[in-house]
Amino acid sequence: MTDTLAARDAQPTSGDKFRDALLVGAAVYLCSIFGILTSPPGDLAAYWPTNAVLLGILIRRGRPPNWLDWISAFAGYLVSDLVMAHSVFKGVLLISTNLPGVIAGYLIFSRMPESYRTLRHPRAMPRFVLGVLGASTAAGTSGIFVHPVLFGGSHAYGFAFWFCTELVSYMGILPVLLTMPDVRRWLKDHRRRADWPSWKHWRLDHFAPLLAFAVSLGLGVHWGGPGAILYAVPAMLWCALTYSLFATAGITLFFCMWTLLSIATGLLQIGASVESPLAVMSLRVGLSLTALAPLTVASVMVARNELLERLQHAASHDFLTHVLNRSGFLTQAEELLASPQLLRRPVAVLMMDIDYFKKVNDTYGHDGGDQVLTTFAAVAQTCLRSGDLLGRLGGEEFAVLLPGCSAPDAQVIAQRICDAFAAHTVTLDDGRQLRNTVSIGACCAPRIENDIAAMLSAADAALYRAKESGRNRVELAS
Ligand SMILES: Nc1nc2c(ncn2[C@@H]2O[C@H](COP(=O)(O)OP(=O)(O)OP(=O)(O)O)[C@@H](O)[C@H]2O)c(=O)[nH]1
Repeated sequence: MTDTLAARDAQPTSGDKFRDALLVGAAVYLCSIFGILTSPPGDLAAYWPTNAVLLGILIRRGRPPNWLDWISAFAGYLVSDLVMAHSVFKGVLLISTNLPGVIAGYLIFSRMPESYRTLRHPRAMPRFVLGVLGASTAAGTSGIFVHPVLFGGSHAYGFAFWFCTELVSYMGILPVLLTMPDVRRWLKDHRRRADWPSWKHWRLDHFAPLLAFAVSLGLGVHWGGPGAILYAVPAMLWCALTYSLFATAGITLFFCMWTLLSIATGLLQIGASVESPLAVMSLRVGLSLTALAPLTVASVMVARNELLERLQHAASHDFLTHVLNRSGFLTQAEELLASPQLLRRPVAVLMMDIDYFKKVNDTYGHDGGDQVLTTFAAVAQTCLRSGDLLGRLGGEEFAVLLPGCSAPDAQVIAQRICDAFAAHTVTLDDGRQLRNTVSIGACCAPRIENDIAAMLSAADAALYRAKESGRNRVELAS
């Protein structure tokens, strides 16, 4: 996929733009207040989330930021500084180190293909790291000039300090924002309450990786020492193998914030002073690199699972009509017939064969025949309920499994398909139009006779009678 953020722009109204800009300002303000409040006295923030959150919002929004967004972000930074009793001069200088990283990060990430940007590609993580390094380098470059003015020290230290601070915050926060599910789309897809994921399917062992993570953080606090920082790594890798990419990103972010803040507040005693600038930078870089491990595992897992899903779909579906193929139909039919929901309920099977299909091929060519097959599958699908199975068994022969369907109902549905297809005009690519008919054999059995092969064979015998009796008709198995 090569879509860019600009290509996804959906013409927002000026009201939308104003509201979005306000949200940007509010997010910047709240994150900055959090950063300032969690700062050690007289020092810069132990964890500064604002720039990464701002960058994540701009990337996720799907349209390029405008001047209103930048003004609102600027105001958010400045007001939080003033509220926290910083001078305007200091506030403006700090903003001039915050914004360059965000701008550089936006320019890099907005040019990435969607699968890379959302970390769903097997090679997404190296590009993500490059993007984060680019944004952190831009912040570090501003630090070269601003840090000596505000806090003294050398230009090189200014670069290193701002680079490391931004690195750990981008590495922790950006993956959460980039992989966060689209809430509006999720709600749209799950409108009906019945479609919502059920907690009933959750077992205790689903929580085991999370529990292991919490226990390892607790052990770190209890025992302390330099190694305590890494206690949670195996549990995070377990989480990455078990949970979604978004959940893993959240856990990794929590790990980074927890470690930085618990060391800064003295809760986590690692047995070494982390007060010297070199130690602080070393900790931040170390945490950023540690976060990469679970994120990479989770990203590769997502790409692998999506590939497996695509392969499974290709193996069980017909490439031409996109309905189930023979093996997909038989497998799913057997599973359905064995399911407890169908216990003592009737089941019907339809065998359907397009009439005089050889003539269609002879008259309109193989491509014309293919279009008739595709049209028939689409028409038949519109006559079925969501729980019914439609499959192409081969050539111009299709089958349907109707769970919970009695013989009279099966006949009604089969007749509906027959009539709908006969009434449908197929328009070929070259503009020629044709009409076809289908013959259908139906077989209905109580659930106790759950042999799909036997039911297909009975429906096939009825189909043969439908063909013999003149075609374009439905026959019930005797
Ligand atoms: N276009 C196209 N034709 C196919 C495909 N698979 C099988 N066929 C053709 O479907 C035709 C089936 O013809 P027959 O089995 O003789 O049956 P019919 O002409 O439909 O006659 P009745 O079933 O007796 O009404 C053959 O000509 C096959 O080559 C396909 O994927 N695409």
